[in-house]
Amino acid sequence: MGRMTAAPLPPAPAPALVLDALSRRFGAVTALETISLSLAEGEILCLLGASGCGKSTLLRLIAGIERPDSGTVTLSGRVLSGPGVFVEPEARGIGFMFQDYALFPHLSVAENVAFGLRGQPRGQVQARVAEVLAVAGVGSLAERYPHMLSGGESQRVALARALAPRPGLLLMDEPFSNLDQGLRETVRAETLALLRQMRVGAIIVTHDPAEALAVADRLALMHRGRIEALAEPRQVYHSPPTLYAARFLGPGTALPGVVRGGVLATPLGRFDAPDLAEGAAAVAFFRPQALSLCDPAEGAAARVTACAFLGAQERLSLRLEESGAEVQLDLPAAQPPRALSRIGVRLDPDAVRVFGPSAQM
Ligand SMILES: Nc1ncnc2c1ncn2[C@@H]1O[C@H](COP(=O)(O)OP(=O)(O)OP(=O)(O)O)[C@@H](O)[C@H]1O
Repeated sequence: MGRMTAAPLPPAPAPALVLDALSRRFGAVTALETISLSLAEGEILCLLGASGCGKSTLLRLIAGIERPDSGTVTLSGRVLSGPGVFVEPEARGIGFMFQDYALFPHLSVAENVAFGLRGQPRGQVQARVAEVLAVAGVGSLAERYPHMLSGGESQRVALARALAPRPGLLLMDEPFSNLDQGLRETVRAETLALLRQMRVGAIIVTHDPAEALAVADRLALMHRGRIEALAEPRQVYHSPPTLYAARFLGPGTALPGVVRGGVLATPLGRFDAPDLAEGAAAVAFFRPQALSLCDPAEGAAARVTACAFLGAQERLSLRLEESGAEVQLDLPAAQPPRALSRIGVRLDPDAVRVFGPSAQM
C-alpha cells in the first residue's frame, strides 16, 4: 500500500464578521458578557436563548443601534465598533429585519424597498427594486401599501427591503414568529433559499430550538449574557456541552448518581466519567429516543405512568421499579402503548452524556 501524504489544507475562508469580547451592561444587569464569535461568509448562524438572555442586545450591538461598553465588532476586516471607533448603523453595510417588519405605512411596497437605496441614480434604484421584489416573489405587489399585505407578504417585502442594498450581512430578529405555523415553515424555507442564492450571511434570532436546529449552519445558545454552546445543530443536540444546553434543545432525562472510580452508576447502566473526581455528583442525560423497549427480565423493569400522543410518536413517562426514577421514552405512534403497563427498558449507552458538577449550572 502506498503511503498517504496529507494534502495541504485549503485556506479557511476569512471570517466575515468577528465579535471580540463584547460586553454591555444596563445598570446592574449584565446583558452581554465578553461575547466572542466569528461568522464565515454566507454562513447562517442562529442565536438561540430564553427571554432576557441578551439575543436582541447582541443583534443591536452588531447593527450599531446600541454601543458596547467594551469589545470590538469587525466586518470584512473593517472595525465597526471598538476603542475610539463607532460606525453609524446606516454606514455599516448590514441589513436589519425586525420582528414586526417595521414597514413604513405611508410608503408603497416599491418605495419601502427603495428606501435603503436613497442617493443612487433613479433608474438603478427602479431596476434593483424590481429585481429584489421579483426574487422575493412579491413583484406583483409593488404598488400596494403595507396595510394591504398579508403577514407572509409583509415578511417577504421586509426581506426584499433588507436585501436591496446588497448588505454584507443580514440580521433578523425573530423573523418568522409573527407567522402562523403552516405559513412559517414555507416562508422560512423560502427565506433560507433566498439567502443562500444571494450568498448573504445572516444572524437569525429565535427562542425556538426546533427552528434553530432546522435553519442554522451553526447555532449559538445564549444563557445569561454568555454563549453557552456554539456548534453545528447536530453536534449541539447530540453532544451538548452542559445540562442547560441539553435541556434547552429538547426533552430528555437526567439521572443523578455519584462517580466512583471514573464511572457513574445509574439505574439504567454504568457510564464512563474518566474526567470527573471521585465522589462527584454527576448526571447521565439522554433523549427519549435513546430508550427502547425490551422484556422486563432483560432490561430495567418499569411502569407506564403517562402517555402523550405527539403525532409522529408516543412519549411514555415511566417509573423504574427498582429505583423509582422517572424517565421518558419515545415510541413510533403505531405501537399501542396502553397495553404496556409493565415493561422493560434498555438505554443505548452511546446516546448518554455525563455532566459533572460544573456542567450542571
Ligand atoms: N435599554 C435597556 N435598558 C435596561 N435594560 C435592558 C435594556 N435592553 C435590554 N435590557 C436588559 O438586558 C437583558 C437582555 O435583554 P435582551 O432584550 O437582549 O434579551 P433577549 O434575549 O433578546 O430577550 P427576548 O427574547 O425577551 O427579546 C435583559 O435583562 C433586559 O431586561
